[in-house]
Amino acid sequence: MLSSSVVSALVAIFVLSRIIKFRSDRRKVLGLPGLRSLVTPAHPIGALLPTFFLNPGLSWQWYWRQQIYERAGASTISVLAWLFGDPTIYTTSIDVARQIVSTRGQFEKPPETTMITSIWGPNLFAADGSQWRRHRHIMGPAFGTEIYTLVWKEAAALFDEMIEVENWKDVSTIVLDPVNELTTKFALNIISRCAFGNAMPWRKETGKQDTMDFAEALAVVSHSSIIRLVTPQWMYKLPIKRLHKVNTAYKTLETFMASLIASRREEMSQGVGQSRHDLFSLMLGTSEEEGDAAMTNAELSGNTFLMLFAGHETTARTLDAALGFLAVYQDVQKEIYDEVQSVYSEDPSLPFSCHAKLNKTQACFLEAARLFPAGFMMIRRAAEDIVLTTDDLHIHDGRLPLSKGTTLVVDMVGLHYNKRYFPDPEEFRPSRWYNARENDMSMFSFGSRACIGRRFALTEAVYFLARLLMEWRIEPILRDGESPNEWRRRVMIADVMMSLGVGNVPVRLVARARK
Ligand code: HEM
Repeated sequence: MLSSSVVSALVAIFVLSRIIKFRSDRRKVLGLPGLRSLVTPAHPIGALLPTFFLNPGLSWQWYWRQQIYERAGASTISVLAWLFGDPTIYTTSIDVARQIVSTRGQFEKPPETTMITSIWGPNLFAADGSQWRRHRHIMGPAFGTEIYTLVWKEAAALFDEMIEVENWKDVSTIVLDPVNELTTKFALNIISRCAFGNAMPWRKETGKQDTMDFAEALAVVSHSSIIRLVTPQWMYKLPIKRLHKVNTAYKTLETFMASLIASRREEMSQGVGQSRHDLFSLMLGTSEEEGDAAMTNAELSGNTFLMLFAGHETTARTLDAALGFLAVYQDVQKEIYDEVQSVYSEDPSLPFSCHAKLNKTQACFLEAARLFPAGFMMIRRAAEDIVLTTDDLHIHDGRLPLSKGTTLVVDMVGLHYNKRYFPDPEEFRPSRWYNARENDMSMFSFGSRACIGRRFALTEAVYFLARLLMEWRIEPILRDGESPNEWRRRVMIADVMMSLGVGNVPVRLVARARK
């Protein structure tokens, strides 16, 4: 047994070492004011524990979004921990964000923050420097009018199928409690159709309930990345049902991807397959023209799955938020419905060319993405000693010298609630985004490394919202005696997973009178 004096000495050494760590961390960030806690938000201990006054956790950016920066009197702050975690700079400034996410080589993505995306192979999101340029050069051309036309067409077909299968044609009220299941199913199906031409049926065929089909495998995989990352192979042999399910899902998708790559390569070598317009085929086509720089099978797989996962949860979660806000803000819903109706009256078949006319509908999605930015953190590490220019001129005259290795986070929640850019930030006000230019759509990041799928997401979301609003009015499902604003305070709360989104959104769709 350790004597009490030894224990006291150990405690004293620990406390002293922590004080020294804290003082040294504070020097590293030049005494920049900000958040002080026991553990940093991204440290595994901090990330696992919920947000409370001693632990910011992963949700602090949502719950403490304004007060931390206001208290610090700065838009770029430091986050320091007394016990565990490296000092980190957080910013809500667009100017600082642009410097951090620039692709000029001064900042890199820390590999430990992107490895979850690399389970399937090297990819655009995880790459840096010349490798990033190579991936983007090959994938860029796939994101053009051809793919957006396909997204629109597939969204129309899927919407029709949904109404048919769900039997919603002549129903006056539809209860969606929550709406999240519908949007996830829709977005997953669209990305599957448009990423590699695989249309999944809206409802699983009866009689096949015991087997895992592609749709289920996708759903399981998209919710089990962390389990996959931390579970050693031998554990899958243990009699744990959940792990078997995860393993089967991964095997199903691996087999699918291997045969997809083989069959599309075969088609290409025989000069057929040009009629395919999905992302995979377009990417493979460009890649094959690159000679030695062509993508390997691992890279093709890595990038296809990246698009699959980056491209459905983000869109679905933003749609949940948009529907929730439309339910509360009936006046905004009316304004957007009027736009949709006028576009419909010109051409009820709603061809792709209508997309450009649905400017307010698009703005509604963008405003939802501002209030619930799915990509809620952009993490970078300084690859060299560098001086950042901040807007906080009262701190070090707006100059922030940082040494190589410093971690920086663009706080996308804080930035999108920053009053300097968005007056009355808590208000759902789509008009902020009427006629917005792509470069100003901050929720998709900035500059040449901005989201490659933004137009894909906007195309899908605009079609979905337009059709939905044309058919139905959206209402919140209120509890007894609850007002819509109280519903908003109860329901419209962030839920942080791989992405940020709103939790369960209970809404009712009420059929509009047909004219
Ligand atoms: C509402 C929907 C979406 C939002 C809010 C969103 C947001 C973002 C953000 C903020 C980034 C930058 C991340 C960083 O640099 O750390 C990003 C990158 C990326 N996004 Fe999206 N995204 C959305 C939809 C999509 C879709 C539909 C796809 C694909 C079909 C997609 C594919 C990607 C890819 C591949 C990257 C990495 C780009 C690169 O590093 O060059 N995203 N997205």
